[in-house]
Amino acid sequence: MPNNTLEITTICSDVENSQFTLQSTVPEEEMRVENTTPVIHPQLSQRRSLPRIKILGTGGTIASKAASSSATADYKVDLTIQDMLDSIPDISRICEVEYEQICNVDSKNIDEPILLKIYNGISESLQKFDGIVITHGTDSLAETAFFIESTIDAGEVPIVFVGSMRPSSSVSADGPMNLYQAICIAADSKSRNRGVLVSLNDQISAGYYITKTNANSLDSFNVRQGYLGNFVNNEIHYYYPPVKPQGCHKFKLNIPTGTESFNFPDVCIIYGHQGITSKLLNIVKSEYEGIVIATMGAGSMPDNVNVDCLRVEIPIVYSKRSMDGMIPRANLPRNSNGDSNMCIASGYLSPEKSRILLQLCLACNYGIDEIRHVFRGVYGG
Ligand SMILES: NC(=O)C[C@H](N)C(=O)O
Repeated sequence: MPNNTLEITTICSDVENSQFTLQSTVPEEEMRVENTTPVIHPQLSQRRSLPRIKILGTGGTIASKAASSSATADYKVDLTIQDMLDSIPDISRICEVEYEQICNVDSKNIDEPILLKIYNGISESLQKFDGIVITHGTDSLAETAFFIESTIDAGEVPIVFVGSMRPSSSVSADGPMNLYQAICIAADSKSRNRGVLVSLNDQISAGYYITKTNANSLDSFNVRQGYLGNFVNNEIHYYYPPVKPQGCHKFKLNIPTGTESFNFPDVCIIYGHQGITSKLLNIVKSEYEGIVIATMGAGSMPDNVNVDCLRVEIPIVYSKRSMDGMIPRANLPRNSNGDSNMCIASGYLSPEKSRILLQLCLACNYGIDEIRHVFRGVYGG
């Protein structure tokens, strides 16, 4: 008879509590073979009400139609949330749904006034609902998800972003299944305390880190920090216990009533390439309050551009044009005193997420040391 208590000893002598005891944590009743007919205790089913889910619609391909069933481009965003709900399996036994149409646009048109509406829609729903789903175009979904994770403390409420790659009119449209899964994920108690999630193509990921890596295919989103879970045949499989992104700096926004747009400080992105000069840097440095550079490799810019960056008096975040990897602080340019002046390493953040983080820092009037500290959370700074 195997003993289900196992002892292992770490080989790292410096780790505290170097002896662990691993025990099976599966409760006894779950280890029994499941009866295929679920027995619902009548009193229990009456006492338990269904989770309440708020859906906020913003548009995107998931809410679009093309001219023919084979077309996957040149489509129009015009489906309402009700149209989308009509195309998914019955969810009335899973949750109660309320919805609100924030806007209905391609996500290339999501700007600060719309971002504020999404922010307000989520903030107002947090106290009243058990989960929130946001339908969103995939092109800028990762930016909105990053912004929301950085500015809203969701507590235990799951905030689930979802989109699709094919219009609703297409053969094998992915939107209905993606939306169905997102609603199930938002309604599931296992999704609590995980912050902002992205649900797409059966995969569940952290909105803080996810990136759109393919402009066309269904498997368009990737996350080197790892998927959090999977959705298969109506089952949600999380690989880890509840976790939120480490080092995510939370900004508390104070928004006076009647505000129509965030009006964050302007930050632009410069794309690095062979033969780049300081021409663009010199044009934008007086027009913007911060700059992000999508550098070659892990912070590489031509030596003469680095020299000019060290002279600029606004923060310059060195990020990367490579989809994966990070910018270590050691790769920042330095002057003769070994000082990086206003240059900051983005760590693991992409240029577009670095831009949002820098905007938030500048909106809070953070000085260079505080900005460095914030980027330290993602191992930059
Ligand atoms: N797949 C998509 O949703 C792309 C679309 N252009 C959007 O971001 O709104």
